[in-house]
Amino acid sequence: MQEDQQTEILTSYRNSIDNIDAALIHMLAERFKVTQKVGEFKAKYGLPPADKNREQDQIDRLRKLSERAKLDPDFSEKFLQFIITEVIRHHEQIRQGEE
Ligand SMILES: O=C(O)C(=O)C[C@]1(C(=O)O)C=C[C@@H](O)C=C1
Repeated sequence: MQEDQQTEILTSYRNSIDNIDAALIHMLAERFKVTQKVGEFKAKYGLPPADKNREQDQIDRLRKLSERAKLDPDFSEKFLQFIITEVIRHHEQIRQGEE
């Protein structure tokens, strides 16, 4: 394959990746808007920042979804845990701000 054809194909793949990354960022921003509301709600009513039972349900659900989607369930679990750790940090900050 000619070099300019290779470049064209790689660029088209990268354009798709850029669109997907943009969608991920927008979805994450929306998720954090909702968790901000959850953090304020929990602080207001004295609920603990973390809920391990809820997290386990989320992990179980996403692992099953991942298997069906042919995505590594371990990766999905790590990704979810990464996000939730940040959410809990925000919840704690909100709680401290309200004390
Ligand atoms: O559902 C909640 O209670 C939340 O605070 C949200 C969330 C999440 O980001 O999904 C974060 C922390 C909890 O441990 C569980 C779930």
